[in-house]
Amino acid sequence: MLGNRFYKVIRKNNLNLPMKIAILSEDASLYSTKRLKETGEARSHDIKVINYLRCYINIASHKHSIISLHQPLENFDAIIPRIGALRTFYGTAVVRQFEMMGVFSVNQSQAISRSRDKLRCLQILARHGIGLPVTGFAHDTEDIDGLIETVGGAPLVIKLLEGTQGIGVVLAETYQAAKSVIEAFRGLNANILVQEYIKEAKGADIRCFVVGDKVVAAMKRQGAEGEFRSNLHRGGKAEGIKLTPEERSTAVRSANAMGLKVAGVDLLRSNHGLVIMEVNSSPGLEGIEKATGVDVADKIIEFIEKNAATAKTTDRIKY
Ligand SMILES: Nc1ncnc2c1ncn2[C@@H]1O[C@H](COP(=O)(O)OP(=O)(O)OP(=O)(O)O)[C@@H](O)[C@H]1O
Ligand SMILES: [Mg+2]
Ligand SMILES: [Mg+2]
Repeated sequence: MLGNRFYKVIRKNNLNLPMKIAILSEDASLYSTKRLKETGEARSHDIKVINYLRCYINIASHKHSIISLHQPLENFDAIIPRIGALRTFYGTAVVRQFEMMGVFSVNQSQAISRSRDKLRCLQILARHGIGLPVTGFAHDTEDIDGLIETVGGAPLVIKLLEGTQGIGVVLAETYQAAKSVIEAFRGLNANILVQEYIKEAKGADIRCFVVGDKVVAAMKRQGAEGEFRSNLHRGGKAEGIKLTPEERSTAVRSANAMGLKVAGVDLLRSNHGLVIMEVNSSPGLEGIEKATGVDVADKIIEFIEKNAATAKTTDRIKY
């Protein structure tokens, strides 16, 4: 068996060699996992689905390893992390361990952690001058009036920082409703975000699927009748959409700012221009492939083929 470093040197000169790729996923039967596996195999790679929650990590200065089902995971060229929203802590530790072993990860562990925290995500995007909805953050403020004022009063959107699939995202139509919801979240000791309501988006948002430096597919998601949240899990419907050049470049810039190579960038068309709502590090493939007909899994495998041998595993973003 060739050592990883030696193998990489050979690969640099011959990018068509089959690779050994691990998909880190809790469930091999998920649509995204299945599609990545079958596409990778169709391109002649050896694809293993590994349940990262079942792995254990051996940390030593000279020989780091990861053990799954009693076997050390060795000689992988690349990993595709598909870390569940509730598994960020352990999932990113496993990704980090692969990085320490010199394995190329489609998304770096630090970038995944960064994107999982909505506050950190919006702070990074703001720092890069990317358009955002006017947003306030709070934990236990006594000054609820001031917080509501910062986003221009009701109607406004209140979000739990750790929410996903639209759960924990509330539209408060009146000042009184906003105040009660903020007080309720405060009582639960939760971190919250208060955001201007982009009414003109009319319950729709746009998901841009970024791979490398390109948007490979984009869809418009429209919320169910009477629902302001467009999430497919909340009954939204999706269709392919043509982006403006500005939307394309902003989606790519947002993924870059987060340090993500594969990302689902969600944007809204507002009266004051386009605004980014969030950047997801394990975007699902089912909705986007079905709505657009684009083979997104193939784009991801192709990205690995082009980058696994030459990429550096060190993450240069320092915050
Ligand atoms: N400020 C806003 N103005 C208008 N609509 C909004 C706003 N914020 C969120 N929405 C709607 O609510 C949906 C859910 O919000 P958001 O994406 O922030 O939540 P989430 O729980 O993180 O979802 P995801 O599963 O995409 O991670 C959005 O897709 C959008 O349609
Ligand atoms: Mg989210
Ligand atoms: Mg979202």
